[in-house]
Amino acid sequence: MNPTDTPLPFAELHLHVEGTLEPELVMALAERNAVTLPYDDVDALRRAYSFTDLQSFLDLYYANMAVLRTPEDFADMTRAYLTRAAAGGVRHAELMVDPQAHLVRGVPLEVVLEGVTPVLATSEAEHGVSTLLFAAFLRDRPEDEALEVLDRLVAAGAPIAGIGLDSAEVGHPPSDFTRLYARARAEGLRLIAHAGEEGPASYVTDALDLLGVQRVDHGIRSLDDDAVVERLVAEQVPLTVCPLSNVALRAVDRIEDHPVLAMLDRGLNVTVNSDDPAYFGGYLDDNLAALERSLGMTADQRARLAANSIRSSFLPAARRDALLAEIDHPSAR
Ligand SMILES: Nc1ncnc2[nH]cnc12
Ligand SMILES: [Zn+2]
Repeated sequence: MNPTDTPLPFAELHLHVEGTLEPELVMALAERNAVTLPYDDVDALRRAYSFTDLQSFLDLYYANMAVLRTPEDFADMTRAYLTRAAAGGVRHAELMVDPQAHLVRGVPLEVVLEGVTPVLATSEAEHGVSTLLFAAFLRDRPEDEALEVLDRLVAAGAPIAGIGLDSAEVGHPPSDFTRLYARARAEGLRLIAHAGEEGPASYVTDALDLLGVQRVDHGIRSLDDDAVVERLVAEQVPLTVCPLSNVALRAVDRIEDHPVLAMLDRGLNVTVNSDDPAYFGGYLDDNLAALERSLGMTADQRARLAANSIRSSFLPAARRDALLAEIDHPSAR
């Protein structure tokens, strides 16, 4: 706790809004929309939340999206996340949405945006959480499709701050998406991408050099290559690390083995995030609690993580500085 004993402000920078779909909400939306799921009850669905790798999670994550049909469904999901995140100390959230995952099952872009954007627009007033929205593109689908969706988002005036790249990583390198990122850059959009979650350290370098990303989602496999680590330290590239996610998807064996605090102490610009909190056992505050309990995270490390999260956000300077001022710690200055 900082000396004033108020909770430190955190920004959540790696969050898939579809990954906030709690089992209870999945079942409620299935009933509301008359969608048949292969689970008798919430407990049966909850038992399916056990994964062996990224793909085993993605299979369930995409299957559960079948219950999202109307703007109200997307709004309910988004509001539930913001309510829970605010209770856990999140003051700013940069959320990803996966437009292609909805388009391929016949849900138009307008439905997604009509649901998500009004809830984000009122979030600061209602929850004290400012927000930015990113359209994340599925790297296991063709770049041409992503380009077409980006054009439609831009033409529709969708209120997106930037683009990301997610889904199955290995075998789908950043080099497959250079035209997409060039187009987004020309539109003045912010650029982020998942890299080095399951894929090699070279994907992190390629995301920086070929796509021009300003922030890397995950990036933990950078640790396999000292030269990459040295570069990330020198350039202070923000890495949005997700400890509970990495354990749930077996990128890291146990939370006690998670490298995030060692990365922080090595000078990397790391932040802590929940990724898909409904699926991986917790929200941002649960991730921090796990680091405290299992890795002995100190108050100093917590304050540095808070400051990194605010500084690595795409917040306008005035709010960024106001939030940093709440962190009474040398690293926040
Ligand atoms: N952790 C993750 N990695 C890649 N794609 C995702 N989509 C949702 N969560 C993801
Ligand atoms: Zn992610």
